[in-house]
Amino acid sequence: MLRWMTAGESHGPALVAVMEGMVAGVEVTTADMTTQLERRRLGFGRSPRMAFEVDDLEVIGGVRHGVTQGGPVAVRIGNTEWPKWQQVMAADPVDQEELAGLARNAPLTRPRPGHADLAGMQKYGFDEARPVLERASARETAARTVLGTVAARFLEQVLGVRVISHVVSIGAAVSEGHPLPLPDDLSAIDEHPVRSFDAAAGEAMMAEVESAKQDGDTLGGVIEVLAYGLPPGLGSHVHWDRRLDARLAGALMGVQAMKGVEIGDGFTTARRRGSAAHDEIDPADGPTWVHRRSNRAGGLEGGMTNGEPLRVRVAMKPISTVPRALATMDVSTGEPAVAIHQRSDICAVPRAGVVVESVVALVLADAVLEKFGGDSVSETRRNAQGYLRDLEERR
Ligand SMILES: Cc1cc2nc3c(=O)[nH]c(=O)nc-3n(C[C@H](O)[C@H](O)[C@H](O)COP(=O)(O)O)c2cc1C
Ligand SMILES: C=C(O[C@@H]1CC(C(=O)O)=C[C@@H](OP(=O)(O)O)[C@H]1O)C(=O)O
Repeated sequence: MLRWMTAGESHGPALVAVMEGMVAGVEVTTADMTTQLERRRLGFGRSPRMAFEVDDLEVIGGVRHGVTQGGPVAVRIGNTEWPKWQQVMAADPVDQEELAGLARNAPLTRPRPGHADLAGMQKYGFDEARPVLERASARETAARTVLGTVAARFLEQVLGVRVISHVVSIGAAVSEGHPLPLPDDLSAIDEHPVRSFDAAAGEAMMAEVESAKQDGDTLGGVIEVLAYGLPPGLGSHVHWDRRLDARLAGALMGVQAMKGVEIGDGFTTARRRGSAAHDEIDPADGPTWVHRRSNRAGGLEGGMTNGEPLRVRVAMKPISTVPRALATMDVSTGEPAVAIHQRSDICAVPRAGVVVESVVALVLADAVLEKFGGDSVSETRRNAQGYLRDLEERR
């Protein structure tokens, strides 16, 4: 079983992340991890913070000379913002008089609708939002992105699986379809400011972000994650918590601001007749295992992969720190007020794509380990190859 955990606050000294259960022999370097962190920082519509903060990555366990060792993989990502926040975020008590004089420490008593502020204050008994927003912040996704890099390298090295994502929509601008078959060169998606492979739709998405910015507003959108090269049979139909669709949906909804998950044609399929909803099986098709004439199911049936590319979409709500601030109450007075607003992302959909890719890679790596086991990449690969040979023979 693969387990992963993160800790740390947005303006604390660092984030830490630990992944337990990864086999030995995965080739992964800090450069691979840093590349993913850089992809996560890019993207149209981000907060000014992205321009000056650096992800200061250090691998502190589980990887030696660019290869995993079988022990927990542990990383630390230093927040380069920390020096400015040392007193506000110090672990030990600090001089209260000095603290009171810091503008940065002004109590955040006007919770933002849509953020974790108010519910977190009510739940934990805080009288301001700082302790809530520090941990709710999607700064944390940097940590999951690094762990997801290890998972993605594992999937690639064991089965040749590739996990990619692209932006389907931002606001009202929509790109239809998806890159099937997998394009050889993914740099077109990566280099696009909104990570769209559809140039015209990409332009319209950028215009949406510009327009929201002009209006003092924010935007959400939809991202699609695709995984190519998955064999049939990952996950299981036998119990609710072993269903791969349930595990993917849970992990994706665990990313800040994600409010909907759709597997394959999901909601569209609900409006179709059965004869036009399912993917017919074609005995003549496919080099390795039996394939389908379509992929409306998004590569999942009965909670298991069916050998077609995995296709899952996730809906991200608009950023809740709206510049044209929303109505709230000041919890220190009980009076109506406008919500706190400092700097913020206008739209984080493009970069959230990198986060959701990582989350999908983690869930898929867990499912691969569950099916094929092993303690090293070569052992897991050998087990997987035996299964694939068997599938081919049974055709
Ligand atoms: C990559 C990414 C960046 C985000 N940036 C911001 C931001 O700058 N400002 C903000 O208010 N929310 C931002 N969010 C969303 C909040 O973290 C999220 O809405 C909040 O934690 C409440 O959780 P919920 O939306 O899941 O209910 C971001 C989310 C992601 C995934
Ligand atoms: C720091 C990151 O994202 C942050 C996520 C976030 C939120 O509320 O989720 C709010 C913003 O933080 P701040 O208010 O300090 O500018 C984002 O910049 C990051 O992704 O590295």
